Amino acid sequence: MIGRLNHVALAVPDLAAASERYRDALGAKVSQPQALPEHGVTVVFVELDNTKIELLEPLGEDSPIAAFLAKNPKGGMHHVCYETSDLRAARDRLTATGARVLGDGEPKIGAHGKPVIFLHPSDLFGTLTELEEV
Ligand SMILES: CC[C@H](C(=O)O)C(=O)SCCNC(=O)CCNC(=O)[C@H](O)C(C)(C)COP(=O)(O)OP(=O)(O)OC[C@H]1O[C@@H](n2cnc3c(N)ncnc32)[C@H](O)[C@@H]1OP(=O)(O)O
Ligand SMILES: [Co+2]
Repeated sequence: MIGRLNHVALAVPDLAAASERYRDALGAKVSQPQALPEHGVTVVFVELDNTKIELLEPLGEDSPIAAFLAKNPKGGMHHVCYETSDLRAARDRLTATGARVLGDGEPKIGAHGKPVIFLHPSDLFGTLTELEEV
């Protein structure tokens, strides 16, 4: 049901500083910042050969990553994102096993212009999990 690892997301307190560190110290290819007000974050993607790192900074007053950063002020690993070919089928299979989809349960359009859902970390071994339809 799940396919490739699409990205690993890191919540960071300062997106410009994190982008600079990945670009200049780690020598990675780093995208321009993309504001996603409907998701309450600004994102930068670090392109790796086999996957991506998504750097996240809070945007707006109700950012879903605000509490996480308050608990982890230096930043930290926030979520993993797996690809799937049929998001609604994956969602239905997961909810049938008791996993909770965050929000209203319906897919939203994510940073890549594709539908995504998030699954509660308590239902997947303490790891917030995003599924993206590809
Ligand atoms: C979609 C655009 C882009 C993309 O890739 O395309 C993105 O990825 S945007 C990413 C930002 N969006 C989201 O994260 C949406 C889903 N997330 C949420 O709805 C919240 O972050 C939520 C509900 C997971 C946590 O919200 P909050 O921290 O405000 O709630 P609680 O403090 O009540 O936390 C409940 C419980 O979960 C633990 N927790 C919270 N965040 C994480 C995390 N990232 N990883 C692991 N565990 C997490 C938190 O510590 C609480 O645990 P407890 O034992 O109950 O204290
Ligand atoms: Co993500």
